[in-house]
Amino acid sequence: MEKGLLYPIINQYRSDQKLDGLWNFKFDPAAEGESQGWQKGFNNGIKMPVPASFNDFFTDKDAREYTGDFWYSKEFFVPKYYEGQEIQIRFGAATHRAVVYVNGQEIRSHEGGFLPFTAEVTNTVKFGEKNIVSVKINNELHRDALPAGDTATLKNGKKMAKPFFDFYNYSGLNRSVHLLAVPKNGIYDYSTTYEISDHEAIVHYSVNADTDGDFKVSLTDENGNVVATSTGKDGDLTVKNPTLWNVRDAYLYTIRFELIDNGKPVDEYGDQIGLRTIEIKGHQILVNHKSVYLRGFGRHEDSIYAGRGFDMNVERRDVNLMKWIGANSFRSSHYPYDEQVYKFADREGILVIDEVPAVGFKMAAASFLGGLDQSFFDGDWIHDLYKKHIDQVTDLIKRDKNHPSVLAWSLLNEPDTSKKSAVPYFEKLFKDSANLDPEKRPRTFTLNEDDTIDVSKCLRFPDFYLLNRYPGWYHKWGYEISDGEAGLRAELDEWKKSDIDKPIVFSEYGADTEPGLHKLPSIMWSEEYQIELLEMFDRVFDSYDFIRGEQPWNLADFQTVEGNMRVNGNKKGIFTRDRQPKAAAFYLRKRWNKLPLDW
Ligand SMILES: CCCN1C[C@@H](O)[C@H](O)[C@@H](C(=O)O)C1
Repeated sequence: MEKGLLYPIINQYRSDQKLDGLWNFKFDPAAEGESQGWQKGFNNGIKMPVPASFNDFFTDKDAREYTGDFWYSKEFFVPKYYEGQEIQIRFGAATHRAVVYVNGQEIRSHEGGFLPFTAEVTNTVKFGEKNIVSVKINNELHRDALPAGDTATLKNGKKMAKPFFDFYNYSGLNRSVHLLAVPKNGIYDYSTTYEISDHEAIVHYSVNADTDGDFKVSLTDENGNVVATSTGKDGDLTVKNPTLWNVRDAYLYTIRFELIDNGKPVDEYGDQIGLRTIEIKGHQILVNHKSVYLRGFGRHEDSIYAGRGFDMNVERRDVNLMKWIGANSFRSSHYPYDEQVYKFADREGILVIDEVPAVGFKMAAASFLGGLDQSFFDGDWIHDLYKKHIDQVTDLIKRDKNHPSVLAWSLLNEPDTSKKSAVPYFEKLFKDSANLDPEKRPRTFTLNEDDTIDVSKCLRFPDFYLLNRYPGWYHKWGYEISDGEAGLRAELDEWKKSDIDKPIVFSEYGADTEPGLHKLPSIMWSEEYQIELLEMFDRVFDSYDFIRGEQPWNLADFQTVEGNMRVNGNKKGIFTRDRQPKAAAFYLRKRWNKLPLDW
């Protein structure tokens, strides 16, 4: 669990030097790195781009599929004038677990491949000289870790990832690495909550620093005009006639905290925030007391060459595609995305369902669809898993709590909730996470096809429901799709008859589609069939007023494990992996652009 996860900024008190670029890299299959002194750096590796996954750069299968320990190392310079400040190395993500060394000294370890962590190296670095940072990373999958899976050892002794999930186990330093110099005992966190009325908005803030100093706080509008000020660690900023942050109509204010110690300003942290409220009322999802209908996608951080490495160019294209098609939301399936993704969403007024990598908590998903028949939550791995799970929920909310775009927290994707043994786990998870978000935004998880209203034992926990349903693809497919529609309607009629008065969002549905495959009449994998499947779901959605969102799977084609059900990855994208439209993109654009943007 990290103390603070503020995004790095540069000002008169704070420096941020990115260590991105080429690092020395090598695999460590014999786990000999420490005994060979790699923690002090090494030069006999290959040059590896950071941020990026290592996998798709290689031309040989052993390297691409490598599972186990591997090392990165880089020389970095710490300027003399950093002396007197706290020196940190902040990793955006190291997938899935890391041990950090500086100048040969072990600094810290971290578990979880999709959230940032900071190595505090003030007393280890040499000022005015070159230093070495080495990171040992391990990408094995385990049932007591997130995302869940197994690691097999083949007869030739090589290890192999066996994911209980349907995305490729891209690994490495997938996000940027920052060398930071910040004030000692400076600002390490802040939070805001909002009250919105017709002509006024109140920002309740709280700011954290390791000192008893005082704070000067200001709020400026997009033209740089100061619209409110306050003092103190906790306080209110009242804005008359505010411009609210709305769906696809964003407006960002800048909040600025100045830390005053013994009458002298010693630190400052500024960030962009949006004045808005989020509520669930009956079957409605409300933003600024107005009902919103979610239109968007499940996504993946996935692109050619860099794998899961964050690529600003891809994100810019994806956001433009979502605006073009008329989307107003997405889910960060199935893991927290790079912080810059949420900044894009803040600026564009796109709502985010923010998801932790609690995916594969269902044995039937083991080696994807061919799995074992037992309840995941009966496993003896559950105790150790839970500690990692709540740790990552805590850090996800600590990292993303100040983004106006974050609508809700998805605490799991498709767990097995069909057995009573899941209930204690969910009771603890929803109790322990209840107060992590100062704004108390809704918490939810996605329900798999098996988790119907009469099967799932955990329906009382989520604040609204995310349904993943695949009639027309994984069952009742092709010419049988009419039975698929009938089955879907029958299930929703059960929901309608029940006393459940929470919104339902369809968070996954879709068809694998080979771009350019056309068939009349349609067949599965054709572009025509993908549209027919969407039309079926849309007919159903338009029949039930408690359905408050549609997020087809997936925005774009993405890489998965190889297998007899995947043709160079998952092809359910509405766009291809190189972000070009399939015919379904034009169908959805027509459907979604008929609706008002913030409807
Ligand atoms: C059946 C499991 C639900 N869903 C999970 C998602 O990660 C997969 O990519 C998707 C699919 O199979 O296309 C199915």
